Amino acid sequence: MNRFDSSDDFDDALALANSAARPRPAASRPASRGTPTAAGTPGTAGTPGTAGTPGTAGTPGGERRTSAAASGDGPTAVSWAAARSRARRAARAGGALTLPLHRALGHSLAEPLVARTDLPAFDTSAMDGWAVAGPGPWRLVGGPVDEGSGAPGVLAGDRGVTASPLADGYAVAIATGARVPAGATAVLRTEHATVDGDRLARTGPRGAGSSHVPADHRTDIRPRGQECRTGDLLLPAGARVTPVALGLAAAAGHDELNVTRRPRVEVLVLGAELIQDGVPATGLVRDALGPMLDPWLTALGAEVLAVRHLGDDAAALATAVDASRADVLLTTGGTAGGPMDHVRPLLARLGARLLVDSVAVRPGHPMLLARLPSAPRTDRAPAEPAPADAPDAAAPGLHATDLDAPDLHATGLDAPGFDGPRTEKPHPGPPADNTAPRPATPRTATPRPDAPDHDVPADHDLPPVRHLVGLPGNPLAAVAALLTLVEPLLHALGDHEPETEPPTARLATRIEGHPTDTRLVPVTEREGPGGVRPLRHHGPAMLRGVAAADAMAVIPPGAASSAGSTVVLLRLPGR
Ligand SMILES: Nc1nc2c(c(=O)[nH]1)N[C@H]1C(S)=C(S)[C@@H](COP(=O)(O)OP(=O)(O)OC[C@H]3O[C@@H](n4cnc5c(N)ncnc54)[C@H](O)[C@@H]3O)O[C@H]1N2
Ligand code: MOO
Repeated sequence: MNRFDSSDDFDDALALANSAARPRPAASRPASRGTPTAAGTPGTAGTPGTAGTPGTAGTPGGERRTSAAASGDGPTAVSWAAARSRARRAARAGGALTLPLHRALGHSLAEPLVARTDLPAFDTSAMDGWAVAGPGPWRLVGGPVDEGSGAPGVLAGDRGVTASPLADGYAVAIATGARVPAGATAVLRTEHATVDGDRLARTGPRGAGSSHVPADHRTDIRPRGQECRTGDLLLPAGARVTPVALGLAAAAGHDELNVTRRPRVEVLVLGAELIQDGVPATGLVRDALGPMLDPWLTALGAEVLAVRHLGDDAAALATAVDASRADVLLTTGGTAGGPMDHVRPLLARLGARLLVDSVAVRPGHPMLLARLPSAPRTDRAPAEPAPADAPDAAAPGLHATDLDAPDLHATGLDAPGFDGPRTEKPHPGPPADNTAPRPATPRTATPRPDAPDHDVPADHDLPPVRHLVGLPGNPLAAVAALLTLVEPLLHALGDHEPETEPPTARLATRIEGHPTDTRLVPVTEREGPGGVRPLRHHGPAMLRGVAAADAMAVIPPGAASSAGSTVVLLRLPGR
């Protein structure tokens, strides 16, 4: 039977065949197919600690040359694990700031979250019913009780009634959440008692005998400090501020949180064929990455400054990169070696350092990570190389070449209000057929409207270290680059705790390996027992498979991963 039963399988087959045909130095192949040990931690395919100087400086451990590189004119791929590790180590978190709770979502905690109160702060009734003292039956106190409605004597929030201690043999009606009066020994649920005049007696639920009614000491009382005591550590520094964390912080008495500044990201969407609305006519393609990246980056804890559409205009790209105040620039498309692939030539002109220059992963292998010179000038000399993995090379303000760099303000590109290229002409609309001329390049910018929420509002501040991640244009390849380079980089910049144990799953069916590269394959656990299964429509240009996926499975290079074997999963936002 033909193994390739769909067009995306065919794409894969083609990719496998093409790469198999490429000459690769045998010694550079991964020695084994070990499972990567952790997100951002290298598996067997590369050792970042020994990876040496990236970029043009050689082919150290964890790298292999592609066929083009072997001939001296192409990039040098690093293993997938080494690429993730480099991205994680390329940057350090920015400063901390204090934000009101409603603005802290998505940040990481710059300091541990510590309880400012006991929780609960007082002995609390866990049920609606009666606070009772000693064994029953009891005499009701605390004002007249409406037998019919069971109106409580002590409501949540009441402070007065509870001042007087409850003597043995007495009971007072109480609401869930109310402070239990001193002297009370238990709370009796409404449904476990009957009232006769001012007398309260225990009964069993649904007619059961009273012996079945739990009325032991402290029953249905949440004691003060049950959850935490003042000063207890609730969440460590580095924990993500999730909606639940906000709730916990509020419960524990916080009005604001000390958090790490979110990395600012700007997206530059490249490609003259892209349109931003409607159904594309022949030859045109609807931009799938702008709408996907903005929320994905936000989910990764970034602040998205703008998504700009630059067409295939090299000058517009250079200007946008020069002018950007983002910590991280993302480009989409233009990473391969085609005539309109402007990203690498621009980086070379800028003197940027390629920390990762293509990755041994399918899809997505042309992806790249570069550190930009701090002074955004296209005419400056190339920066001094420095080890990518040296921690101080990544520390804001500590990079020697950054400190020596000429000031941005000399370039004239930082004029107040400059926000990059904008649409110069209205889009003429799609041509009627594929013989019609190409439309003028649509060049638009969509700055985010939430400027007041920016962590650092000053427009004139250029981050001391800026990175650029080049995402391949094929949409699933761009997803692979997000998971491989963008996620670790943003987590480092945002100071998010690294995941120590990545999730794993068993494969319900066998998945072919790529001879030399890691594969990232959309999988689901919802299509049958026995573990996760690969989804169809997983070709590099397709989002259909990954949109239905629970995760991307990491398939190590080499022989197929058999059914029953364990694979690492990469989470997808919203799943
Ligand atoms: N001679 C070679 N050609 C290519 C190679 C190679 O090794 N040698 N690699 C292929 C691989 S793999 C990929 S991935 C792509 C990467 O290409 P680019 O990053 O330069 O991207 P483009 O050429 O601009 O676009 C590729 C493809 O993706 C579509 N695209 C681009 N942007 C978007 C978007 N925002 N939304 C939807 N679709 C988008 C674009 O129309 C193209 O179809 O290079 C291969 N070529
Ligand atoms: O196939 Mo390319 O690997 O990135 O789409």
